[in-house]
Amino acid sequence: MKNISKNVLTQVIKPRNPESYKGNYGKVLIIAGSTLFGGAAILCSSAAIASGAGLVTVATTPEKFTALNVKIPEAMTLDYHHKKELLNAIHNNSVIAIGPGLGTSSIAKGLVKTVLENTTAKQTVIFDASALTVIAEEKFILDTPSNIIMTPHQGEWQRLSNLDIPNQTVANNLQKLQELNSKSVLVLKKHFSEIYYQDQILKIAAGNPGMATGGMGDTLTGIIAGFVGQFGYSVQTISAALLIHSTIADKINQKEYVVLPTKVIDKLPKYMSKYSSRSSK
Ligand SMILES: NC(=O)C1=CN([C@@H]2O[C@H](COP(=O)(O)OP(=O)(O)OC[C@H]3O[C@@H](n4cnc5c(N)ncnc54)[C@H](OP(=O)(O)O)[C@@H]3O)[C@@H](O)[C@H]2O)[C@@H](O)CC1
Ligand SMILES: Nc1ncnc2c1ncn2[C@@H]1O[C@H](COP(=O)(O)OP(=O)(O)O)[C@@H](O)[C@H]1O
Ligand SMILES: [Mg+2]
Repeated sequence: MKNISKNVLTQVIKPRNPESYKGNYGKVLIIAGSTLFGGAAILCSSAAIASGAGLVTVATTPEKFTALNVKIPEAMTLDYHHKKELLNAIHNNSVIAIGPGLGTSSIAKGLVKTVLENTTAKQTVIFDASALTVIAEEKFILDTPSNIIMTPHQGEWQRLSNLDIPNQTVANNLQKLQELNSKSVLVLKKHFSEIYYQDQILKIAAGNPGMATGGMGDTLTGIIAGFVGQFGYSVQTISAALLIHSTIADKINQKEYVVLPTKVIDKLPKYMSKYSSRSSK
């Protein structure tokens, strides 16, 4: 297993082309939130926007529209109960993140199924949180033509892989990933998270226990979505997303005992500017 080098940040985060516009930086659809978990949708979409996604749409339950619009006026909202509008949005976005705060209701199950059945090879889908629980519970097959990124914590990976945590070894994880979908990327979140992709296994040597607070993973999903939207789907892009999330969290943790996800999000534009100015252009 190789440690992800800090150089990946300057390799991935490039200065923007002056002639560009928002359409060049990724259209991201975030299918997230439910009555009990509105905050997850807010954190995930704020993180996608703060990490530079060109356009972000949040498909959620309408009771959360006001909170979302007040907290993140940059994001558009859409009612995920309206299948036709949702299908349109799935069609029109290059990156789709599904799961944060979605819950495991029959509506959530239908949403995961709709995404699995309607994405194409040109798109990237990030399955996180409740979407992973639904996939495990419903035994959904991951045979979509899109690029797939799965971001489970160890409890979610246990549900998906049937590996209890002591048995989540590199060899076992690789084998289970092959069985689930041999072309997808697995981000296994823990202290020093791991990335599995075909024969590549990477580890992030950053992050701290101050990050063990609700919403930190929802935030990472938004950053991965924003990064893939701008910098393209690759293990390098995903590594950079993980590294910036944990690097900012480590900086905050030098002075603050608990690392609030909202604080990580607030610092994203500044850190991206710092790394882009060091990039070779
Ligand atoms: N503000 C909001 O709106 C927030 C909304 N959120 C949303 O809540 C939904 C549920 O997500 P979830 O991750 O909180 O709970 P769940 O799916 O029950 O999994 C936990 C189970 O796995 C186990 N476990 C083992 N290892 C673990 C590990 N490393 N990290 C975590 N758990 C670990 C754990 O064991 P235990 O803690 O009981 O020992 C338990 O049995 C989801 O949609 C999410 O997005 C949250 O993001 C919070 C902020
Ligand atoms: N002790 C720790 N050391 C390093 N990183 C941690 C630690 N605890 C949590 N994290 C990170 O915080 C995030 C937690 O994700 P997750 O459990 O999905 O949170 P949530 O679903 O509440 O948003 C992951 O990126 C994980 O790697
Ligand atoms: Mg999570």
